[in-house]
Amino acid sequence: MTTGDISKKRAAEAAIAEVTDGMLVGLGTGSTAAFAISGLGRRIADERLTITAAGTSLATETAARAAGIPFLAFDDLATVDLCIDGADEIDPRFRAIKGGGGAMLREKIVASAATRMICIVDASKPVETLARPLPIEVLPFARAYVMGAIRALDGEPVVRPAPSDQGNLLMDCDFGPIADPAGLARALDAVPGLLGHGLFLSEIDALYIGDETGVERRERPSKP
Ligand SMILES: O=C[C@H](O)[C@H](O)[C@H](O)COP(=O)(O)O
Repeated sequence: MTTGDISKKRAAEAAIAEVTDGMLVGLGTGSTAAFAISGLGRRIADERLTITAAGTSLATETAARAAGIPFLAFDDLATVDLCIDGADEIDPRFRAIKGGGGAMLREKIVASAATRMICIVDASKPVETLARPLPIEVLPFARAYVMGAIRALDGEPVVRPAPSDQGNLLMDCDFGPIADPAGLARALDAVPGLLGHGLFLSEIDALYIGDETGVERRERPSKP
């Protein structure tokens, strides 16, 4: 296992300690969330932990079922107790960019439905200013229109070769350092055909950062 994987696993293992009997857990997507899924599967087997889960991607559903986690379709659910998910970047105010794996549309729905959302990352993810290209999901019908809207916002969109789980287009939009994430999110939310983006500005309640030596846990400094 690489140092990065050890750090991700540490964060995930610390986060799943918050999961208790009877909880309905929203499972995130990506390599860090995968450690949470396998850890929860182990707790179900070892401790007879009784939970149910819903997922944020087809890959997560497959992994959860393989880990022996009782799994529900999210479309039948209005809330979940706890969501555990990774991030690509997160700033000191718990504003994050997600969607490196293209799952941010479902991830934001599940995170918004969660009573509590925990973000699990390795030490490479915390940043002072969000700056990596921002993933967006786009209705194929609106491809050229949305690309024009992104350029009008001083972003440069690049279309990914593979579609989202919903069959829509995924694009990574380079805006450089994002000085005003809330303003950018408002502008993106107003573009017809742009179905979702990876700016998570208010969803995350707690952050677990794993590194080579241990795990740091932070609670959200203040609600926006
Ligand atoms: O679409 C994917 C998700 O937003 C992931 O949670 C995010 O990309 C982080 O992934 P990883 O834990 O693999 O770095």
